[in-house]
Amino acid sequence: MVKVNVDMASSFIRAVLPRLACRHLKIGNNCNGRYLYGCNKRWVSSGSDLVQVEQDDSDNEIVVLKMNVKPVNACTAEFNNAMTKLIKDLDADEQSKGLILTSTLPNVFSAGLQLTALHGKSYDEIKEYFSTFQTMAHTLFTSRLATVAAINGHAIAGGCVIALCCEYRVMAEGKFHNGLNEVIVGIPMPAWVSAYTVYALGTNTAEKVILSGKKHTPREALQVGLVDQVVPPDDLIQVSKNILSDLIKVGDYPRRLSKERLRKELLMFSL
Ligand SMILES: CC/C=C\CCC/C=C/C(=O)SCCNC(=O)CCNC(=O)[C@H](O)C(C)(C)COP(=O)(O)OP(=O)(O)OC[C@H]1O[C@@H](n2cnc3c(N)ncnc32)[C@H](O)[C@@H]1OP(=O)(O)O
Repeated sequence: MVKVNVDMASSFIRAVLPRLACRHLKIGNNCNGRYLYGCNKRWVSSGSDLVQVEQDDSDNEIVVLKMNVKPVNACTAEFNNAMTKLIKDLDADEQSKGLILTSTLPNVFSAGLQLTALHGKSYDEIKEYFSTFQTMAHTLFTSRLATVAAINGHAIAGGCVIALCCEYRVMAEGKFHNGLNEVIVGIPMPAWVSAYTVYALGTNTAEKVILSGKKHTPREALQVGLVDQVVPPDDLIQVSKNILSDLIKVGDYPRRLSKERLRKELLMFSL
């Protein structure tokens, strides 16, 4: 593989990227296979390939993040930290306006917490692991960017939470499930997750969804408000892009401040 240092990559991408809409670039060995994309003055990188970054337009306004933790996008600590870093970097990049969150996997958006990370671990280790997930969710929930979850498969427990952190949720039709099954797997629902769910669904429906632990088909998820729209799988990304384009048409500053105010009450549940 050709060796490319970050400066060389920077010049190359700045020169070429505007003509390469909707492609991601994998940089050579000395960048550890990270996905980078240039935003004129800033670099946004997940620091790993657990999240793939695609720039979607020549203005660098829309970014598509693809969760890529095989086989089911279980949220490992490394993944949670990579996502947190990416969203913070995008938040700090004035050119970025919107974010679509989806998965590289054909049938799974995310299976939620990495259950295997909880076995045989000490209290402190589990606490530390949980906090990486909460920080990631909090960073996404409070991001200044407009956010759309393009749910292309199962979204279970923490996977459903990730989607709930976004402003708008589109789900593909299919034999997938979407739900908060924490009570079924034996995890009492944390107050902050309940608060995010109440924010998205309203108190009464949130209570039903959380206490039943039910996994919903896409149509059922639409009925209870876990998703805003259900579309054929082939339309998922384009529909998400159209929604995001509408969301970012609104003046950036009023939108940003209003989102912050709307979600501010929930900040009391932050770390
Ligand atoms: C204070 C607490 C802080 C935060 C809490 C926030 C609340 C969040 C809680 C949680 O997220 S708890 C996690 C609950 N998740 C689940 O119950 C999902 C379980 N998985 C499934 O239902 C299915 O795997 C699926 C996602 C529907 C996909 O089904 P599919 O048939 O495609 O795959 P398969 O089941 O064969 O699994 C493949 C492979 O992946 C392993 N796997 C699945 N889920 C997880 C997981 N969550 N963590 C780790 N590993 C997982 C599964 O065991 C298989 O492994 P194998 O190939 O080695 O057998």
